[in-house]
Amino acid sequence: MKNEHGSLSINSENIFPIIKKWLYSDHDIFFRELISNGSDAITKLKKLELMGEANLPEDNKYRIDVIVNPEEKTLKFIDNGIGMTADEVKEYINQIAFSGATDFLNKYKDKTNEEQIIGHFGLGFYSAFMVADRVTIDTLSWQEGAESVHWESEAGTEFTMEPGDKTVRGTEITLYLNEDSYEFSNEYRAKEVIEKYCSFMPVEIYFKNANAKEEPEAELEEDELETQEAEDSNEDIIDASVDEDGNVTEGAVEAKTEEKKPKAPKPINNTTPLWTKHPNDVTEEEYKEFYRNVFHDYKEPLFWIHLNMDYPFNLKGILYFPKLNTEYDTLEGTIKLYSNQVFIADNIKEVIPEFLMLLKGAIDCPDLPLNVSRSALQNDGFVKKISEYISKKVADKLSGMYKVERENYEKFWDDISPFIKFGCLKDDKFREKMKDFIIFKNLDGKYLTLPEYVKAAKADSADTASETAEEPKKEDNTASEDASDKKEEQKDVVYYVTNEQQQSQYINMFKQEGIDALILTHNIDQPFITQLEQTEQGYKFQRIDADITDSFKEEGHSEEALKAENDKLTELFRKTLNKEKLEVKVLKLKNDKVSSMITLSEESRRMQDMMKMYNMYGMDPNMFGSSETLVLNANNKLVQYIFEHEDSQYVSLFCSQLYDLALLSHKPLEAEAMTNFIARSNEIMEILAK
Ligand SMILES: Nc1ncnc2c1ncn2[C@@H]1O[C@H](COP(=O)(O)OP(=O)(O)OP(=O)(O)O)[C@@H](O)[C@H]1O
Repeated sequence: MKNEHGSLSINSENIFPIIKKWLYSDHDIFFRELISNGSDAITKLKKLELMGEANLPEDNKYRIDVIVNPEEKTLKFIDNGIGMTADEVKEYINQIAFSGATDFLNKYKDKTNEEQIIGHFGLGFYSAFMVADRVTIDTLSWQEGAESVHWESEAGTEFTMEPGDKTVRGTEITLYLNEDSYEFSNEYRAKEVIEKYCSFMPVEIYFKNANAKEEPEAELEEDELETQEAEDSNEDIIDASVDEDGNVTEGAVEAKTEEKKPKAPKPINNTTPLWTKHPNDVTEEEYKEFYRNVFHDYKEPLFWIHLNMDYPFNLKGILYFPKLNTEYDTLEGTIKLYSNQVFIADNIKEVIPEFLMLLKGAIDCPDLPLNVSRSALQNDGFVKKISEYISKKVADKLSGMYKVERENYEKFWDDISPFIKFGCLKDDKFREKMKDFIIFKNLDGKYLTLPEYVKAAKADSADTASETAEEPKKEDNTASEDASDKKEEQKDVVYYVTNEQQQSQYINMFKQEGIDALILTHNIDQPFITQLEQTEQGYKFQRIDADITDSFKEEGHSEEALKAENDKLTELFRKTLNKEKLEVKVLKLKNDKVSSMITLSEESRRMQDMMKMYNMYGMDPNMFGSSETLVLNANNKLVQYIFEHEDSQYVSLFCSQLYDLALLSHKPLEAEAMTNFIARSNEIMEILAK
């Protein structure tokens, strides 16, 4: 070939600022581009070999080598793939690579947000110029009689081509890093980036630091390798030789160095990640090990789903359901997206349904059109299908588990339910599939579906009814008093608890009366039950402190008969507590140990919760409806005492204390109220001590 010099047909003045801006946040992507080019070159040669077109030596082993040279600030990417002839360099590098980049840039010129470009696929070889001032290619095609080519370019605008001196098949790309990018010649930095993008590439990648003290490398045979591994583990024991002070003894170190035999180099990546295997060929331990290695999570996953699909699109992956140890664990997972074992990015929400991001997993989908912008992905029917497929598979796995291994399903429920509920909130199709498999923990710690809960509640109330010869009411709350709202009355009331400690007084009363309630303590439960009420119209959820149901009241109880008490105590409490609008209701409760309680209608409480959630502090919650009611038990001695001794010097103490006690089992006291409550409690004890 003759020497050539030429200009690359791009206007670099326009392109560089744009490209640099885009790639600024992930400059390191050139590693992925150059290594995957090497991997592609090897795949192409493998195909030719399979077709019988290329005859390779028997001991041919495909590999990619990455060599950093921190002293010279260079990086080398060497593959023994298909290589390129001079004509191919002209066509693929001088024309295509660069014109490809120009097209790419033109297409996205107006997009200022780098987030809009997914993975930057399509930049390929050109990305080397993000970090290097000078790039050289030395390549020798696989074809017989091929001549090697040396190509180089300064800053990616002009190139020279001449005959090279490469004698082995493949391509060697050398990057002379620019000052801003010296970090990439650092061994640890380079390894970190390769591990990020290339941990599961299908070709073995060997990494070397050219400046490291030469360790004799020898290709060992398989059986020698085994011996080597056994020796490696012995080495660990030698490593552990320590003196009395806990220091590694020099002798031990020397002995180790002397005994050291040449090590077989090991690839930095795993070429057959678990998702590429058939689920039947993978053991439970392998799934767990993969999880630990990839997600660095010391907690074992609960279970997993292995996705394996060839038609109508190619998709493989493993989704793990992580264990949530504490309430404070953030519900944030990681779904790593790969294309042909090349890492693209974490959590691409256009491809993976949002609620699945709470899981941890890897998805490999070579068919994804990744070289388009994110907004285009969002509207891509194909991408939507992928997303639907994944979500369907997850629902199938969960419903299958409910049907076949309900015990396990219940065991995992506390961990998986936030995820499932989030899925129901976000994805209608998922909700449709899962709605019959949602379970709830009740006051006895048993798990029930809503129909199971309602059935049991009806059976209980029928029992009580036959005992007391009274008709069971469908809904014994204030809403049922509103005759106009017949529809509401038809609904099955589902009682629930949001805080077992705080609401323990109510829980005890419920238990005494044999009424069940569901435990819904997670943040997601409120929006979830709101959705349930809308989609499954037969239910009405009511927190157990929303009202005093008739079951708690004394038989033959009449509110009218307590009018005098009601009027007097209302006035007294309003005055003492300085709360003019306080609602007071005097009732005769069966349990005379209960003195006071707070009830707040379900609607008002939900409104208050919502205001808190949206930080609407300072607004008056009462503007949306009635406020809380202080319920006083006319059967309680203290309440009776107050009623009968309104002029007692202690009445004010009693009123305030009763009010705070009622409030405490309803919600946390605010700072000032808490301070007063403690001071008052001390005062009461002092009086008692006198
Ligand atoms: N290591 C290599 N060995 C052989 N050919 C190569 C090598 N690197 C690049 N090429 C050739 O140069 C072409 C352009 O490479 P470039 O990385 O710019 O784009 P691409 O790989 O085709 O696309 P993309 O990077 O978007 O997947 C490749 O298609 C390939 O033909």
